[in-house]
Amino acid sequence: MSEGEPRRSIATVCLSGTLEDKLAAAAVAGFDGVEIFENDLVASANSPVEIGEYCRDLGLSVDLYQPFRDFEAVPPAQLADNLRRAERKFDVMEQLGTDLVLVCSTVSPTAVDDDELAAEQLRALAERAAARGMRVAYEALAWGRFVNTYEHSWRIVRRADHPALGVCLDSFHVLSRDGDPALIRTIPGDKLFYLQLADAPRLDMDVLQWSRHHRLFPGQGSFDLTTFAANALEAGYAGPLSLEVFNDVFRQADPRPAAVDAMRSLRLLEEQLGYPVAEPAPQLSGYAFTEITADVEICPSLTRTLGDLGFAHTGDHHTKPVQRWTNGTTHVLVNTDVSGNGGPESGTAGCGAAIGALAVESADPPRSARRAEAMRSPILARERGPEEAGLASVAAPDGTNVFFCDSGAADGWSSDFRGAGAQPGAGLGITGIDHVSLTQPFDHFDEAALFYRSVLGLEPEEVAEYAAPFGMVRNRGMADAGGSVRIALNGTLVRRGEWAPVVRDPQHIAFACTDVLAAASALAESGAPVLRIPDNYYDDLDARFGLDAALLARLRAHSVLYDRDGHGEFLHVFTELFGDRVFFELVQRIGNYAGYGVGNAPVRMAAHRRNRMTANGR
Ligand SMILES: O=C(O)c1ccc(O)c(O)c1
Ligand SMILES: [Mg+2]
Repeated sequence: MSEGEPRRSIATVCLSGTLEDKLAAAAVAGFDGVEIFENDLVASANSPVEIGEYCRDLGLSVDLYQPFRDFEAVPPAQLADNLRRAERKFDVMEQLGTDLVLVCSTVSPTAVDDDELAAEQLRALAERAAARGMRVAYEALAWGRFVNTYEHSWRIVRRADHPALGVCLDSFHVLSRDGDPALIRTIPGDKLFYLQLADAPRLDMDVLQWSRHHRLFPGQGSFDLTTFAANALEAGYAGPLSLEVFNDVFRQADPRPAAVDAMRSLRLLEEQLGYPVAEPAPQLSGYAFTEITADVEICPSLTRTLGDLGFAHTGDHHTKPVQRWTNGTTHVLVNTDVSGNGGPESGTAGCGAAIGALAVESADPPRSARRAEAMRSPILARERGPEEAGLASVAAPDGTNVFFCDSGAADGWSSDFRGAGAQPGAGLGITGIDHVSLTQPFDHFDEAALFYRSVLGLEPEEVAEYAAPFGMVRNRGMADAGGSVRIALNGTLVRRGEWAPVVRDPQHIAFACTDVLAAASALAESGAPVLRIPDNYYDDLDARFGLDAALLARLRAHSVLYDRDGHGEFLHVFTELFGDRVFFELVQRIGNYAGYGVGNAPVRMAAHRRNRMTANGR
């Protein structure tokens, strides 16, 4: 923690593994403190004293012990037992070295709907806590039996009127119920004992299930955490910003990168709250290049198709087996070094080809690199030859390298390539890269969205879901303010089985094209491997849109797909696959069409599957 920044904590329940795994991961990611979840401690073979010492050795404070359940508003006979339970937990807290316990609002069938009684009993608890130098934070669970809003928990805390009793605000419980966070400002800051932050996607489901399975780190979901946290800070909250995220994926994931993801989310939130955690993301002006890694067996068909798409081979890297292919000002690099230097999933991973790198044009590449570092995406060490441009790059969660190039210096990175003077290709009306579509490994979808958002400053668009041949798929587009860098993230909604490995986690580069129908016709003439789209699709298109018969006939003849939204129209055509996952698309946006034609994706996937089965005899 440096000056001017808040303390950052994380609940152990966010992470996978044993308590010791979780604490180590939280410390390495740079958290200042933790909330220890009782179940994690109970399952540990280390005593509370040892865990407390371990935390301090790691530089972590134990900010909260939680949860203490079903305490308040019970018949008097039960109070004595509840207080006895509490004293035992105070013993544990003393040994851990924490002074704050979280009490969540009761769900007990024996509790009664009586605020006066709840206040009186919480007051008795606070009195016991105070006698031991401890404090109690009362949290309204969204599914609490009688107390399920923070306003209600605050009314009870105010009524109890004890200095050792305050409220714990949890953004999930407030925002899942459409609570008004503005009223947080009416609570005195010294009564806000703890602030738990969790985001979530908008889901129409039981709130307890939603909370226990689908919470997300801030910036990954749909909640307005900035306003929520800003209200607490304005009210004078002085404790840590603490993440409490129950999520089935994160709970299965390696806790070390998950803790870094958590830290990145907190830093993005802090930036939105006005803390000076990172320099603003420089303006982007497009893709400088994309790089495909391809096995030598795949490379010839891939580059032949680039030729069909109007690209010419304009250079070879000085020191690496990398070819540069150019159409106008659009560049694709083809790298046949498949050993992979990016992340665990880089290289081609047995798929024949993969998108290994994206390079964006930044108004200030050094600032982009500093921002990435501040957002906990370290600049990758690279071997650099004497003549090579010093491009900085970072690894996206799936291992894709993201390079920062200078938008001013035309092709500064191009000096890495021999063959200056070679004429770029032309034709087919390709004007640039419209978007790059990356299917994310199941565990990395939300992390990837947060990465591109925090590091590049891309804004996420709406999530679309569709039924595809191999399972439900979600799609989330992300773009910079000017729409010059678009990334479409795709992933399955539940962990996918193994039965359909023929087409693996597809990735593609979509080139912007001024006339897709003309381009598709030219591709057919040159014998390019255009993906054939079946007649059923065009019959359905006709039913849905009532298209002009001549247009429909041309779409059908050239396997061009079509979509329309309130803003315009979209024409697109795909190539077959190169290897098991990479292909190209040409897209034409007419008017202000804002999507990616995701409605057509299932048809494309089935076509790729048929195509692969025929090609491989599988
Ligand atoms: O799901 C729960 O039981 C639970 C426990 C403790 C919390 O702080 C919380 O927000 C939820
Ligand atoms: Mg909570």
